[in-house]
Amino acid sequence: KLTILKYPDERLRTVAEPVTEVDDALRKQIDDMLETMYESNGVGLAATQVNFHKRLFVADCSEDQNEPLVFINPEITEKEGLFTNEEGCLSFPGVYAKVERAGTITVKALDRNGAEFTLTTDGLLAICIQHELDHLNGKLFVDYLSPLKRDRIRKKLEKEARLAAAN
Ligand SMILES: O=C(O)C[C@@H](Cc1ccccc1)[C@H](O)SCc1ccccc1
Ligand SMILES: [Zn+2]
Repeated sequence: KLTILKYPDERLRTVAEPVTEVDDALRKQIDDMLETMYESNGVGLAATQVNFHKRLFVADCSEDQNEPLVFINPEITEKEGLFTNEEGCLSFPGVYAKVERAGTITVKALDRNGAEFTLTTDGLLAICIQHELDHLNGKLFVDYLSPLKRDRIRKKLEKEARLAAAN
């Protein structure tokens, strides 16, 4: 449905603007993002990744992939503990790297109807929320790696993009 920007696309470095109006147009964007996330077998997707530079992301970490969550103008208000997890990213196909993040977080956001809610969570959803919020600030999970590792990943993805273009 929507095209996901792939690293090293510079647009992934854009800092998203706050959402000012939760209207039907935004809800259409949200539904398109959910469809794209499910289609890509992701458990999260940030608006930045689909070149829509507003502060919103979607997530679904449930077993049956039937519990869609929407976070508009999200803010992490509390962080606790540390948790290292092997992360992937839909903007880095086939790339996985260990990233240390907070184990438990409290996030405040607006839902798809513009109502404010607060959620305290841990596990994969806590990791996903931190990963997606980074996207809205133009931060990518490879930024937590050494410059050497990051450069290797960039070269690998650029080579794959060249090969794909040639075929
Ligand atoms: O590219 C994205 O932002 C979506 C990521 C979100 C994510 C990354 C790391 C850990 C949790 C969530 C994709 O969902 S990557 C695919 C994936 C699928 C299942 C579990 C972990 C990662
Ligand atoms: Zn990502």
